[in-house]
Amino acid sequence: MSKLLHFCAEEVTRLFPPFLVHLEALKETMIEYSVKESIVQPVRQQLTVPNTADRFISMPACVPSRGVMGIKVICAVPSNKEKCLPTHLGCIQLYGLTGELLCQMDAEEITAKRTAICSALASKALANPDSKILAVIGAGVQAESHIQALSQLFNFSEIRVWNRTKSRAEKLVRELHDVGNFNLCVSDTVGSACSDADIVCTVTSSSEPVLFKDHVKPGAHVNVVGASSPTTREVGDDLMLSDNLVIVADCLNAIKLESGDVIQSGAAPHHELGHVLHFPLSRDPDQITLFKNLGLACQDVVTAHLIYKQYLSESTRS
Ligand SMILES: NC(=O)C1=CN([C@@H]2O[C@H](COP(=O)(O)OP(=O)(O)OC[C@H]3O[C@@H](n4cnc5c(N)ncnc54)[C@H](O)[C@@H]3O)[C@@H](O)[C@H]2O)C=CC1
Ligand SMILES: O=C([O-])C1=[NH+]CCC1
Repeated sequence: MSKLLHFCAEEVTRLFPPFLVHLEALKETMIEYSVKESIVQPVRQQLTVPNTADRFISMPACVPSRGVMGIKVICAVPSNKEKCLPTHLGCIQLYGLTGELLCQMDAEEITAKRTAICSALASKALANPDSKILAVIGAGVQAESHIQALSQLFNFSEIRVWNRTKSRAEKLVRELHDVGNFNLCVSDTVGSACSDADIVCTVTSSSEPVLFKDHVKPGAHVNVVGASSPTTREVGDDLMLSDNLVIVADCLNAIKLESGDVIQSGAAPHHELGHVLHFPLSRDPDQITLFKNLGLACQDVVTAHLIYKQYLSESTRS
């Protein structure tokens, strides 16, 4: 094997695709996964470290249309927050279809941005195009990437952040004060953050529901990003089981095995993201839509491939 090409976090940042290129690639990928069914991707394996909430997650996928396959290994360690360490650390290995290892790279920024782009794609397909108020429940890495991504697709007048520890929400709002032309503020309660919100994102490491039916106005769209194991929740049964709710998942096979909100409530997911991106959903304006964003390996492999291609184009130029 020739010398291993490794991109550290700083190199990943430098080689990262522009937002719209990334968005288009992930849109094509989700359609390819759900409609063309040409991507091979088993439901990932999650190993829980005994006596902790920490998970070691193995995520392989093969994307023949792009000539690559790969695997992300990601450690989700919520208790790292108290130690001021990243809570999601990982690495992606990218292979050619003949089996050669092309490169490996740090997965933190890829995980943050590809997840938010998928929520942004779902919001674009399902939310009111004239959405003005965004509520973000949680103030960690995903909160930041979701504010960055969604604010590029919607003309928000206000973005409200609620967090269990209020000072973290205040810090995020300070850090993002110049991201866009909207009022970015901290809310004292989940209810006040979501009041009249057109789009809600739950991006917490909570294991108990934080969002209930009363919080969400008719016609709103919700992206549920945390709670990707059978024992964790972000959404109450009253909302999950509401007659007025349409549930869209990135992967219907995975949601039934991984989403505590679906498994524990007994709710039935209705559609897959790739389908609603390809065949727009018509819905009653009062219906609430909920996108369960679990995260898929093909999103990581395609993003890693864009980064690798940027590296190759720079090296052939120099
Ligand atoms: N769907 C996907 O593809 C991905 C999902 N995630 C999940 O999204 C969630 C957020 O991830 P990050 O922002 O990277 O994590 P983070 O560690 O940066 O932030 C976690 C946030 O959750 C809040 N939180 C923790 N316990 C809580 C509780 N009991 N009640 C309310 N809030 C609580 C914290 O205050 C913090 O704001 C996690 O559950 C993570 O596993 C992360 C990466 C990808
Ligand atoms: O898709 C992903 O990378 C993850 N989903 C939940 C934790 C990490």
